[in-house]
Amino acid sequence: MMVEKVLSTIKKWDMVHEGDTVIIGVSGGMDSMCLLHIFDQLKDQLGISICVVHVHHGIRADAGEDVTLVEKTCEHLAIPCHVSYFDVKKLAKSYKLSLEEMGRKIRYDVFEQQRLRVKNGKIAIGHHINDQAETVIMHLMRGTGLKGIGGIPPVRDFIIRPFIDCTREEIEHYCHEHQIAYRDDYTNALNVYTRNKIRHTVIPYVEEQFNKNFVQHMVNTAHIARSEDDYIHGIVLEKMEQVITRKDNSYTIDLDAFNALNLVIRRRIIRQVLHQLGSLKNIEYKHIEQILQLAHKEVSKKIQLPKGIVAKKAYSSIIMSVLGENKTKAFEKDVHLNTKTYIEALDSYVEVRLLEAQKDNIPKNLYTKWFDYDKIKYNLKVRNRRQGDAIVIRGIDGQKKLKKYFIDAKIPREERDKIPLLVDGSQIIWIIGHRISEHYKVTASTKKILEVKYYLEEDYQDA
Ligand SMILES: Nc1ncnc2c1ncn2[C@@H]1O[C@H](COP(=O)(O)OP(=O)(O)OP(=O)(O)O)[C@@H](O)[C@H]1O
Repeated sequence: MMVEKVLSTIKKWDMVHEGDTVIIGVSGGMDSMCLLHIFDQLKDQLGISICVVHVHHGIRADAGEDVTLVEKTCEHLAIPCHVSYFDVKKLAKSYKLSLEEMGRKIRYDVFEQQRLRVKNGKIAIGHHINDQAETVIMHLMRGTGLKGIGGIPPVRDFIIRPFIDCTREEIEHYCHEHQIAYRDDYTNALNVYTRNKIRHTVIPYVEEQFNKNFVQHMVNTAHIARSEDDYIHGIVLEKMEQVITRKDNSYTIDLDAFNALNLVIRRRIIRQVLHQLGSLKNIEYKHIEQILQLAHKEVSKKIQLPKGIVAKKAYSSIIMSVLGENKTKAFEKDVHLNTKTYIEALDSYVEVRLLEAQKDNIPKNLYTKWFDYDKIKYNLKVRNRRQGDAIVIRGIDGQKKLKKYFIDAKIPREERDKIPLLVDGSQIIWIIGHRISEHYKVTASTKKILEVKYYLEEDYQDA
């Protein structure tokens, strides 16, 4: 029953294709050990290969036993197993994140790195119906829009959740019936974390007192909310093109066109601009309402928002930008091949891959570029500007001072520290989002291509 159900979820959401490599995130707990066994059952039928990734967070004293169980099981099933070790406590401190957030960020990074190493990689995670309901309730408690009510998506980019239609009881029953060994994470039973309190207190209470189908109702609501959210998001992107002019990091909203839009779309446009200006972290409902109100205020009225974001009323527009007060400190980060690196100073990611040389298809995208790999002599880094930086723009001798480039490109002074530079030693390879160096360009004699992608903070908050 359970295997058929998972197979039907995989088909319904088009989760995998023949020839894919599914990387299964296995913690050693019941859900992911069950997921591993089910994928082992289905792999031939689906024509896929599977491998396992386990992350040791260095938190629980008995975490070594999780590693042993996962490794032993993989050995028995003849499935490749990769274990990574981290000191999450230490990292959480330096990134100023909670242990949970840090652990999640690390896990998804490790999964992603493994995905880049395999052919047609997908990442399978053991979230199920009950996790979905808990996530929706958590979002509701925090105050959320449709996106939060949409909960955990069954598929996001390369991440798949084949148990999203199965309940915890079904998984438990399957494990019992097939004598699947798993580790009980004792922290799951503690009523200290929000999620555990919802699991052990809120849900049973509502089920007993109000509606025994509460969990399923939450899941159905999430499903509807997610599809409506996707639909509205498409409209928002289309309307943004019509009402907004963007110059560097400044967004000018034309009020005549903007005010003619429905309030739902206006609110969403503001949210999207805030997202693009930095991050939605610390942005609350009241901030969005204040910006909407600004449309009716006198010229020059300003609103100061978190992260140095400023919204200002002009004659027939609202200008949203990030002001100089929010100065970006000097940052520098090593970038490694086939890895996605998080640049905390900019809440963004740089992903670097090595490709075989191709003559065509050079990407025409501001944030994805190709370079001649053999021209790179030192360690790749991403950093912001330093005094004396220069870039080769025209011909091999045509060095241009970065400062001069910024002036010519009319990039405001306060924006300059926020522009990431990809460098090879002291040489600039790419002013990200702007020019690339002539010296590193792909040519007819290029043998290996370095593909570099840059993107803004991703939403790791699914679950
Ligand atoms: N340490 C880890 N290493 C690898 N994958 C993990 C790890 N922790 C969680 N995952 C993956 O993320 C999914 C969700 O994690 P979460 O922390 O919500 O669940 P969990 O209670 O640890 O689940 P499980 O019962 O599978 O252990 C897991 O089902 C698993 O696929």
